[in-house]
Order: sequence, then C-alpha cells, then structure tokens
Amino acid sequence: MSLSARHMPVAAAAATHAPAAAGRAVDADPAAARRDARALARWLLLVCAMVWIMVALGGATRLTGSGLSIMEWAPLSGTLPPLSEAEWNRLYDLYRTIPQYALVNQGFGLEGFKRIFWLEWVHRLWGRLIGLAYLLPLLWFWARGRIPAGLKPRLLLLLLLGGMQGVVGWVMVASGFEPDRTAVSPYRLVAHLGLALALYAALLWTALSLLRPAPAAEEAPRALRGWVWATAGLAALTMLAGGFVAGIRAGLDYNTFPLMEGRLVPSGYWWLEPAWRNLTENVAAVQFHHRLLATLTLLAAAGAAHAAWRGRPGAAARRGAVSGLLGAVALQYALGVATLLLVVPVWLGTLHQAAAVLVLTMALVALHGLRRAPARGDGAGTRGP
Ligand code: HEM
Repeated sequence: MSLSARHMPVAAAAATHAPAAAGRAVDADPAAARRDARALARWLLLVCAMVWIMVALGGATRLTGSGLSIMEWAPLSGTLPPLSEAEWNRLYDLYRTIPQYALVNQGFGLEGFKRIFWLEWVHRLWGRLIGLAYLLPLLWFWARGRIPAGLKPRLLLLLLLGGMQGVVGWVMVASGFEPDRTAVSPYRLVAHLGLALALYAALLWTALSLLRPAPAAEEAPRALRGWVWATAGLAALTMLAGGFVAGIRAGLDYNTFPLMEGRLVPSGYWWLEPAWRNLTENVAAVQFHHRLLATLTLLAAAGAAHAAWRGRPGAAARRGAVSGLLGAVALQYALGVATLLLVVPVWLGTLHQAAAVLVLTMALVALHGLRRAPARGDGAGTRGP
C-alpha cells in the first residue's frame, strides 16, 4: 500500500510523469506539485470523514431496525424519498410482504413504517453523496492534470471499491428478505462493515502518503514496529469479530463484565457442530472471542506505548502517535464494556461502531509514521527531492 516507492517525494514523482491531459504542467514546478499533493490529500480526507459518518449512520440504521425498510435497489430514482401518499403506500405494501414485518413489526402502520424508513434512506443518500464527493473532484483534478500518473490507478481502484461497497450493501440488505429471516445475514454484514473499513483505510493511507511522502529520517526500533503492527492486526480482527457480535445480536446476552455468567469462559462455549460454526453462530463464543481479541488489542497497544516511551526522546511525533493509539483503544474498550452492560442502547452501540473508526485511524497514523525508507538500490530510494 505504500505510495512512497512511486511518489517520493510527490513532487519528484509528479515530475517523472508529464500529464497526458490538458492543464497545468505539474512537472515544471515542484512547489506546484507539492500544492497539488496537499489539495488531493485534503479531498481524500474529506471523503474519509464522510465514510466515517457513514459507518456511524450504518450502525444507527442497524440498531434501530431500519435496514430492511427500502426493498428496491434504485441508485438513481431512489435519491428522492416518497413524495406522495400513493408512493408511501406502495413502499409500505412491499415491506409488508417480508418476514420482518410479520414477525417483528406487524400492525405498526404507515406511521411506524415511516419511522424506520428515514434512517435507511439517509444512509443510502449519504452513500450517493460520498460517490459524488469522490467522483467530481477526481474528474476535476484529472482534467486539470493535477494527479501524478502513478497515483491514477489507485484512485480508480478506490472508486471501484466504493462502487462495490454499494453493491455489497444491497446484497446484504437482500439477504434480510429471505423466508424466516428478520435481519440480514451476519456474514454479509461483516463483509459490508469490513469493506467499509478497508475503503476508509485505503483512502486515509493514500492521503497520509500524499502529505508525508518520505518516511521519517530516523528509523523506528524493530520492537516498536512489531508492537504497533500487532495492535493494528488485532484491532482489525476485533472489529470483524465485533461485526459478528452485532450480526447475531450477541450483545443482548451475557451482560456482565469481565465474567460471563460467573465464568471467564462461558459454559456454552464451543458446543456447535461442525466446530467452525462456533466462530460465527454461537452467541457465547462470538462474544467471548470479541472480548478476548479486544483485551489482546489493549495489551498490544500498551506494549507499543511502552516501547515508544522507552525509546530515544527525540522521536516525539512517534510517541504522540502511539500514545494516541493506546488512548483510542482504551476508549473503545470502555465503550464496548458500557455497551454490553447497558444491553446495547442505540446511541451507545452507534458510538461504539463509530469509535472503531477512531481506532483504525490512530493505528494507520502510527503505522504510517513508522514506515521504513525503501532499501537502497531498488530504484525507488535513488530519486531524491
Ligand atoms: C479494541 C477494542 C474494540 C474494538 C475495536 C471493537 C469493535 C467493534 C466493532 C467494529 C463492532 C461492530 C459494530 C457493528 O458492526 O455494528 C463491535 C460490536 C460490539 N462490541 Fe466491540 N470493540 C472493542 C471492544 C469491546 C469490548 C471490550 C466489549 C465488551 C466487553 C465490546 C462489546 C461489543 C458489543 C456488545 C458489540 C455489539 C453492539 C451492537 O450490537 O451494536 N467491544 N465492536
């Protein structure tokens, strides 16, 4: 994922690729190339912020049981909400055909339907706005020749990932209409959450690489890099495990901490056959794994902070980033415990989902700050500023 090999520094990378499109010649002026890099980074950070809000909106949509209220996939015509009573009734009639209506919301009336409709509609509208906030500036920067050629494939890939996220979202929603189902498939929920987080990570990493094309002059100690990588990897696993907790509503049981029904390892742990089903379908095991992974993440983050503070005092930025990571993980841990003890209130569940993105952000910032300079002689390191 490193941009550094091709864009180090961005101005130099831009200088090696004369713009094919019409517009200002970025290769003529390193200062202009740096300005372009900053402008591109600001745009990507804005999109990141929008994706972050989208993750929170997604959490609120799920927790209020709104996600199945729109049964059509209409990327363009669905932009407008129902504008007449006839249209409201048509959508409500559609909703009344699915099991969630019969089993959960029977008889809640058109008013009840309108209550669950709006969050799902805002969630989808926000998705469309993210698409526009990405696509329009992309076209503009491209047409003006302000994108270094080496960056273009990645920006197109991000566009593709964003489009895929819309499709995965719909595939997830469609699973909720199947017979006997009152919620979406947990596997598809995790795929949707995982892709959102991957997209966010790719956007943020690209923006950071535009802002700081060269790794720090002083290489970080090996142990510190190991701890931060461990924290990031464990945090990613914890998030996916959290997706399953949310997906099978495992947060509604075992609402005590740190013990689960008086035991460290709950009695219902690992009884399903075949064994792999315990990882995704057994409430006790799914929740236990999420707790365990979260605890390991917290310990790894503490290890990283310890390693950063033990190092040379010169590396202040590195210490700041790693301490920020520990702070974010500790906050998320506390939010998780509170969410569990209070039996998943909508606001707290939403906050816990949103704060996962904070953990991801701090992990990426720390990892980015620890990048190593490319080895000499591989061609990339020889292009000086
Ligand atoms: C590093 C720490 C943690 C991270 C990164 C994390 C991340 C997540 C994520 C991403 C979700 C899924 C949200 C979704 O898809 O809607 C989730 C759900 C959940 N987490 Fe955590 N979590 C952490 C710690 C904890 C802890 C320590 C507990 C409790 C002991 C906990 C309890 C829960 C519960 C109950 C849910 C389900 C909430 C719902 O149904 O909306 N989490 N977590």
